[in-house]
Amino acid sequence: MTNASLGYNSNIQNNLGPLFQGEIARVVSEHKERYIVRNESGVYEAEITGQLRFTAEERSDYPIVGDWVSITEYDEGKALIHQVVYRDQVLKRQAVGKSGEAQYIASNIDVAFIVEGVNRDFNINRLERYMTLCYDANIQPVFILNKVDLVSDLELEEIKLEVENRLIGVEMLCTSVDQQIGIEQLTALIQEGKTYCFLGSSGVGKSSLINILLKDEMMTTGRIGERNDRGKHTTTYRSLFLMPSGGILIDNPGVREVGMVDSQHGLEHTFPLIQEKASQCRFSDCTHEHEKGCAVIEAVNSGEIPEDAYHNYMKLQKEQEHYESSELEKRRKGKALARMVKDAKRIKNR
Ligand SMILES: Nc1nc2c(ncn2[C@@H]2O[C@H](COP(=O)(O)OP(=O)(O)OP(=O)(O)O)[C@@H](O)[C@H]2O)c(=O)[nH]1
Ligand SMILES: [Zn+2]
Repeated sequence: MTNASLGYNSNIQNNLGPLFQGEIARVVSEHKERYIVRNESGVYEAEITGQLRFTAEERSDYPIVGDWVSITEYDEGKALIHQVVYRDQVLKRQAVGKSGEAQYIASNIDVAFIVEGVNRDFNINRLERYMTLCYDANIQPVFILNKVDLVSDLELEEIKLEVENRLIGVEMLCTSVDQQIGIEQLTALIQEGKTYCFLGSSGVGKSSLINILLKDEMMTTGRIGERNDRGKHTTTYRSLFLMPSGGILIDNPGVREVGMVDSQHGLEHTFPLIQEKASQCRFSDCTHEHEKGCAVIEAVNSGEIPEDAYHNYMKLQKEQEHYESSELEKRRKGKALARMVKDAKRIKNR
């Protein structure tokens, strides 16, 4: 195994700079500040140094799955993480039940496979939601419609048409783990040295797909699972796996809710037509809800923009704005608190 097969490339090397010495490794799994990191020399159980913990101010200062970190081995198979040395774009979402707080899903990802099960609960709004988060992190989305063995050909055609009509320009694959449909096509998409993540609700088949791609090699050892209260095996840890033929896969815990973060850029990419129309509205601060001369509403009325897409856009947009304002509020409070602590210290030291 080489670092290149873990995704290391000249871009990362340039980023480290010529003066960088020491060992680096990639974070392959994380659970409650316990990490597994991996490089060409091996796999290590790792923890962060006291220094890193001391200087870390927020969640984003800690390593996340996909990061490149600098390490030292202090014992057989044990390492200390000194710092995050390379993190490009991060895939994040709003933490469930905590407005204004982003949860970091993974970093340094090239392509996201957004998985939906076609049997029940198929939801195009959710695809758009994931798509927005991906575009926001400069990650290329690919849709996987899984469990096609559970619907008729006609039903599948209808779903495909619905997706194609609304979500333009995204590659789409139909798969069945049970009947081995589409697996070759999926394998063919995966390139050596590139990092892929699997997104989608619990139970859509992400782990099953990863398993089959890895040819059932690693999931049982590499994956640390837990039984939930219904006794069903679900993924609770984020972990990174290597394909036998190259390519790096990141599994993700099933997520019921994927809240928007500061995703304006992603929204613009996911809804290009709405974006285009919005620039033609009479008022530059148009809310596209009721204004006269709103080009978006006009396009919805004429059928140019699908009504469902419009409603979903408005919903995601509002969520995004809410996130931004609550994040701002949090920062303000955080700053005020820091100032108070400083002042208190100053008074004490007089
Ligand atoms: N019929 C059918 N069942 C499938 C297919 N793919 C997965 N399943 C089943 O769906 C269930 C859930 O699959 P998982 O792979 O655990 O789903 P997941 O998305 O990883 O779920 P979480 O780990 O909770 O996020 C399992 O019982 C699988 O056997 C498929 O293509 N067809
Ligand atoms: Zn408007």
